[in-house]
Amino acid sequence: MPAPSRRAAAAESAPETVRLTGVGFGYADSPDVLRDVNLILPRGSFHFLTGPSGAGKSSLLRLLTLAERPTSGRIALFGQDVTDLGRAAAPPLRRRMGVVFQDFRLLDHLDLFENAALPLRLAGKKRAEYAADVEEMLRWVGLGGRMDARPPSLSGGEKQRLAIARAVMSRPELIIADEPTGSVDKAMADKLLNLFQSLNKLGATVLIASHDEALAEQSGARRLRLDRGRLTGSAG
Ligand SMILES: Nc1ncnc2c1ncn2[C@@H]1O[C@H](COP(=O)(O)OP(=O)(O)OP(=O)(O)O)[C@@H](O)[C@H]1O
Repeated sequence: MPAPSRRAAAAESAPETVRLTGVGFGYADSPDVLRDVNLILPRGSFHFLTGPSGAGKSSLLRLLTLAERPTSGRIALFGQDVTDLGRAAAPPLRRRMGVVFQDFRLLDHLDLFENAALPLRLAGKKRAEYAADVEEMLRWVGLGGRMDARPPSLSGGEKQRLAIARAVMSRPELIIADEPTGSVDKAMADKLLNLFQSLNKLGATVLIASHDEALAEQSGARRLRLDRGRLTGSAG
């Protein structure tokens, strides 16, 4: 794994990175996607979230990334209650997270280097400060020879690797990844798992949603399971 460019600013954070208390959530046409979910992710913990398709995994992650608000219960992130957080208050909290979206959400008009560097640029860093780290990370995920390319020219697996590089580039305190190894082969999945484990050892709290039970087992991480909107498994 590339050398840390800076340490997670976790020192002054709460002991729990995530706390969900009695959380319910739904959409207009599926009102009970999540039901009475209670979850604590201690700072520095590593959890895998599994469950059948449609169980509500992505919806739970959308609550944590502040893309949605719960219909009942309370959510706290980094020790701060975010249940009713307004739009304007979300970006500073989001900057403390690295998110790997299931659909990658890369910016097609930027090249690979610029995509990976985006969180650092948004954090106000200068290119000279981060260029070497970004290049090293892109080489590490096997994209070193394509830094000037744009996302539309990448394969699904390459897009996934770029999305992961971007998510972890700024050393976020909380890493949330939705199926981060769904488009890569076993060797790359192992390598990416190793990256998440290394970042976890450096202090990041990690939550990975995945269908890959074997990878979850291999990770040695704590297991959470969603089934029809209800959470089971170790949660602390
Ligand atoms: N934007 C949306 N509007 C309405 N219903 C939605 C929306 N997103 C998800 N749902 C519904 O919510 C339920 C849970 O979906 P979700 O994507 O959270 O499950 P998941 O466990 O992540 O599934 P998968 O493993 O297939 O990605 C499903 O019944 C789905 O149809």
